[in-house]
Amino acid sequence: MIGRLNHVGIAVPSIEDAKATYRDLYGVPADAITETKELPAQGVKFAFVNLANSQIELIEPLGADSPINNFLEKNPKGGQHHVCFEVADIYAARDDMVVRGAKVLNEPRIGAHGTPIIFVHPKDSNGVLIELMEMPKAAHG
Ligand SMILES: CC[C@H](C(=O)O)C(=O)SCCNC(=O)CCNC(=O)[C@H](O)C(C)(C)COP(=O)(O)OP(=O)(O)OC[C@H]1O[C@@H](n2cnc3c(N)ncnc32)[C@H](O)[C@@H]1OP(=O)(O)O
Ligand SMILES: [Co+2]
Repeated sequence: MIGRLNHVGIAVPSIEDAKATYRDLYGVPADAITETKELPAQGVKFAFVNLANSQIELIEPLGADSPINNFLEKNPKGGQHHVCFEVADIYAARDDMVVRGAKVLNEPRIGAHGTPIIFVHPKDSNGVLIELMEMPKAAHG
């Protein structure tokens, strides 16, 4: 069963330009916007815009095989890419999705928050790419 909304992923051609949008247009304090980091294993650069109750995850392609290259070809100015929900146990969540007939796109692998993630195909979720992310055990109180 999914838990909290963790982040909304927005694919952009330039993370630096997108950071300026949140800072200058929406007034997000600079210290609420993280440094840009690279995650070669996932083919993206990423940065977070930290909000009171969630995060915007800005992602930019890293490498020719980036899984978001196609998306940006279709949406050259960028766009809402995925929604991420928290789960207690990513393997149990993965198995649950498979049993319920969803197309799980990858084996659990470490994402931007340093915990394992999976993705479920958009066709299973009303056209929205869903990411499930395991929360550190301590986070469950
Ligand atoms: C650093 C990790 C970070 C984190 O939070 O930890 C991230 O979130 S990284 C996020 C980037 N990684 C991924 O997205 C991995 C999972 N994604 C995939 O496996 C692919 O992107 C996939 C399968 C969703 C789409 O692959 P591709 O673009 O090559 O396929 P198509 O262009 O043929 O699209 C197939 C079909 O799906 C629709 N589509 C594609 N992307 C999206 C999307 N983001 N949201 C909604 N729908 C999407 C596309 O329009 C096609 O639809 P159709 O009706 O068949 O034309
Ligand atoms: Co994400």
